[in-house]
Amino acid sequence: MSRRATSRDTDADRELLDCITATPPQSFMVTAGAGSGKTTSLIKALERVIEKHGESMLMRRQRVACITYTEVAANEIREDVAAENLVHVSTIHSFYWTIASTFQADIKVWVLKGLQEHLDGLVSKVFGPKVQQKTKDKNKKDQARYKKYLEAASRVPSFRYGVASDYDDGVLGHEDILKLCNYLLRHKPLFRRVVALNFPFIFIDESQDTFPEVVESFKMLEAQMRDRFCLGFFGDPMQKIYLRGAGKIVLEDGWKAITKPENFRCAQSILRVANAIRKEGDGLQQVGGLHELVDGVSQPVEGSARIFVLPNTGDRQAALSQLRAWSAAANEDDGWVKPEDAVKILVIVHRIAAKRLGWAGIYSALNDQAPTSFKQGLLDGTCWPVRQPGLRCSPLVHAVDCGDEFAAMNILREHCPRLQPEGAAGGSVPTVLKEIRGATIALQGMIRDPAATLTTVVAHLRDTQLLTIDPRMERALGLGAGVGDEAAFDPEAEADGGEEGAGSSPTADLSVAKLLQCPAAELLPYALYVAEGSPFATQHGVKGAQFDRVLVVMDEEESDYNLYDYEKVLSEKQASADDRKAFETGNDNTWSRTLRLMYVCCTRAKRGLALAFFVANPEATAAHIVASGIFPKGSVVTQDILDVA
Ligand SMILES: Nc1ncnc2c1ncn2[C@@H]1O[C@H](COP(=O)(O)OP(=O)(O)OP(=O)(O)O)[C@@H](O)[C@H]1O
Repeated sequence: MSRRATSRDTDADRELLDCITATPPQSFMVTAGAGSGKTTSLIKALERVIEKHGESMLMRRQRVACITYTEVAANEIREDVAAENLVHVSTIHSFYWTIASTFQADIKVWVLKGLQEHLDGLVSKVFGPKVQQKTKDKNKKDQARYKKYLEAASRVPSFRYGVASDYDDGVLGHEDILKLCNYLLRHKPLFRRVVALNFPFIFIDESQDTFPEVVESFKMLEAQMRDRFCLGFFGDPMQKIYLRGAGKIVLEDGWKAITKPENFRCAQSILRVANAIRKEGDGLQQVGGLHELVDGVSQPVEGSARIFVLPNTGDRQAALSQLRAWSAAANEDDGWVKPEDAVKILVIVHRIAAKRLGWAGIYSALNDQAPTSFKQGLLDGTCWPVRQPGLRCSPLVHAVDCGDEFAAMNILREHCPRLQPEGAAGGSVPTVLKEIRGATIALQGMIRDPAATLTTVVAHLRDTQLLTIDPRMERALGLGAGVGDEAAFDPEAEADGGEEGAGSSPTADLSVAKLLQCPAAELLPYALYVAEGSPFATQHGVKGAQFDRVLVVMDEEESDYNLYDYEKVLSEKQASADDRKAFETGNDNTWSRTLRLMYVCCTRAKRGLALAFFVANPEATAAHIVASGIFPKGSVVTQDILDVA
């Protein structure tokens, strides 16, 4: 039995058991706040499916699927549930490929249909008299490209799953896998049936950030196979931090709504802040809070939760050190001044982290005037320009730095085109290996060369075929600053752009062109930041995590007011009245996004929470915060109070 599965059963756990053991099983939606033990309940539910149905599932070669948001979360759940042969834990992309990969004939039809439709669109395009010749030339070039894709795809014997779509090579990228599988689930009753028979239970964690199309596809599966299938969502609309997330999931007839009113994570003072923030949102209030045994009796932990409203004119690092020293004294807790990892620092405004850690250029390229999907994907390394293997050369350099030949070879085996079966041509094995080694050593030097840019690195990777380059990046490289002219449609790129078509819009092209001008030396610190090897972490990297002490750094001066604006949440109510009204009618906006982000950040803390808010007018802001009711007066600390201590 796992550690989590042995914790005390809550009412929700008992309701879940009823859903799992009902005949037929009942689909459900668990909606509960932060720290309420949703992941714990999910793990218990997995164990109960195994307990109650394991034997028959084994005989039918069935498994229960658990879909998590990140690979990190998948690993955590795998560690907690010891039944690999019965539980399939993975991210949505990986699960989708698991269920679709054997439907090769359908995949080919889908790919060819999509390419043909796009080609038809290009061919039938009518240009007005004012359209420039270069636009018409581009259309012709695109037509040629899509004809080539079509020919190549029709010859591909079978399709594989890779980072970015490459139809010539039979590779389908992340976005294509999503679209393909959603298509199969929506349009192929036989496919739905096969999926349900192989996976009679599918549980989805972090459902609020699951794409709405995925939710709809699974709902169709459930509707068809209801007599022998159970779909379960675990989520919290208030913790939706991705713009493309589904948020609140509408229950279908016959589904069970399960809630968990408890919070097991946060000390009382932190829980009060969390509840006050949430009161502004959907109003859900949690009870309980962190308890610990004192002389054998369970006692609530009071902990600490404060906001420090500080001038944005001074040195931020000095201010943070002062704040930490002050907190250590006030809380009688040396943890606040211990080395960085005793305090989890969440930098809400990433430009500060980028400047401090040495990747300000990358930040600016993919943030300033960039499409929203780039801005978000930059922070956790998921948007295509930084996700493609070429820009992920840091692990290879790191392995070479450490003399870890084994790790370096593993990376190359996966991402070096010359080591792929289809790319093996071009010299004897010893010669190829020698050339790869030479290219790797050159990369190791280049990535630290102050004169080298990302263009230098990407060109090197392309010329030596050391690591796969996304075709979009190759196109950008080929055209340099004029990349905007080559805003060619790419099915994956367009989808990747999410709401704003970031793959191929002029703003996206400009961002990629700017990115290629960045110093190569920024790659290593950026990779470290995304991997959370640095004391800073993105709020996106802390989904589902918890820490004893959390320091949230917010800087009004450097906010991106279109996405987040802390003044709107931490100010007098009137400031956000219009946003509030708009939100109630279903429009997500700066205020609601900021409120949710603050909720996620604050509720990561177990015992100590400190928010550092750097503003132009600390006195007025402090007064607003008290008026907002989120922090009581005694928990709003200004510079004069810090200085007295
Ligand atoms: N039934 C329980 N009894 C005691 N402690 C519990 C129980 N369920 C969960 N916990 C504890 O509460 C904390 C939060 O649990 P968990 O991470 O499962 O919550 P969550 O709802 O998934 O959180 P979040 O939505 O914020 O990511 C963990 O420390 C966990 O061990």
